[in-house]
Formats: sequence, C-alpha cells, structure tokens
Amino acid sequence: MDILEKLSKKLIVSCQALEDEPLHSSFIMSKMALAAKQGGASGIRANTVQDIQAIKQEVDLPIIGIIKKDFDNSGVYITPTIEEVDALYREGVDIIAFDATKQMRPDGKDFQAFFSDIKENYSDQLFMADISTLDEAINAEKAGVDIVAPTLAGYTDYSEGAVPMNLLSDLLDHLSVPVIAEGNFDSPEKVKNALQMGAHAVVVGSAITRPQVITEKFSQALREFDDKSKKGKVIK
Ligand SMILES: CC(=O)N[C@H](C=O)[C@@H](O)[C@H](O)[C@H](O)COP(=O)(O)O
Repeated sequence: MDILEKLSKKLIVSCQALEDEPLHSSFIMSKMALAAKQGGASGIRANTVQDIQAIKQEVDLPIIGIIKKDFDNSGVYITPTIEEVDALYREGVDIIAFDATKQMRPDGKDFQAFFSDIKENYSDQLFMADISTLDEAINAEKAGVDIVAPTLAGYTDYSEGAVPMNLLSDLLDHLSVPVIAEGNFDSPEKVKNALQMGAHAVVVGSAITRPQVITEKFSQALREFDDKSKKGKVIK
C-alpha cells in the first residue's frame, strides 16, 4: 500500500515544540508520537531531523517532515530552502512539507523556482505544499506538488481571517491532488467534517500536543465565566 493510501481518511498528529515552547525536546516529541499512536493516529508531522530520528525510534508510522528556520529577510519559515529539503531527504521521511506561499524565500527565489529545482533533484519524493490562499494552492498544484494543505491560512499577513472550513471547501472544489486539512482543526467535530467534505486526511497539532495552548482554552472559558458572574452581581 502506498503512503497516500495508508493515510486515506486518517488522523495525523503534529508533534512539534519550538525552542521557546515548554516541551521543546526530541525525547518528549517522541513520547508525544507514541501517545498519538496509542490514541489511534496513523501518521506524524514533525519538525527537525533530531525530532524525526527520535520519533522513528518510538513509532513506525508515516512521517511528514519539515524543518522550521527563521530568516530576517523572509516570512517563509517552513522548509524554506533546498538545504532543509536535502536534510529531510537524506534522513528519509515519507512526505516533505514546505511553505508554498507567494512570499519571496530567503534565497530570493519564489515558490516556482524553488520547487522546479527540487522536483528535478528529488523525483522519487512526495511533497506537500503548505499554502495560505486558494491561488497559492492552484499554483502549487500546477507546479507539480503531490498534496496541498491550508496549513498557513491566517499566518500570512494577506490571508488574515481565513476560516479553515471555507478555504478547505474551496481547495476541494478546485484541486485534483489530495488535500490534507491542517491548521486549526482543533476539535473531533472539525476533523470529522473535514473528512466528510472530502479531505484526504487531517493533521491536528496544538489541540493534542501543545498543553500550554490546551490550558489557555480552559483559562479563557474561566475568564468568560468570571466576567459574566461579575456582570450578574448587584452592586449595592
Ligand atoms: C502555522 C504553523 O507554523 N504551523 C505549524 C506547521 O507545521 C505547526 O506549528 C502547527 O501545529 C501544525 O500546522 C498543525 O496545526 P494546529 O496546531 O493548528 O493543529
């Protein structure tokens, strides 16, 4: 069975913690991946070669690999240059994901130039395009990517306010490559809806693997409760 078939209508859990996050550690990410597997995940999305190596020791699941790297001259940070693609390729991951937005990349290339180099050099690799708008998705498909995901909707300054379900439905209407739902699919209901709409699979990250984000949702609910109960009080 090929990887896309293996992931068909399945849950992929993103196990990522950047340097400034409390769970930043390849060991912890490997245990997150194990927990995800025990909970029924069929794939893992992971950042950095170190985390991917640790995760491979712990679970035998298809991996979507990325390398996040910040550059001063560009807003592109998910697998921004051919160097990161090469490191992921050499490590061996089932799918390499990268930013496929219209933003200029750190090496001065646009997405088309970046991807045409890659396609030539790594023809046996599956590639997933993280986009923020429908236009970017259409361009990525034209360029020859294997999978498209709305991962960056709301994260580029021109895509503010994008609603995952609306963009997902546009992608499903306009693309023929598989669309993986990713980015703020933060409840079991949204995951189910995405699959019912026709998404190939769904990636869930923060709602499962970022306890600080999960805790904040509970705190927010308590703040709202507190505000309401204050408003309801009669001040004498
Ligand atoms: C925008 C960006 O950098 N997204 C990253 C992409 O790899 C991850 O930080 C997200 O956790 C992942 O996309 C899953 O999304 P969510 O955590 O919303 O379920």
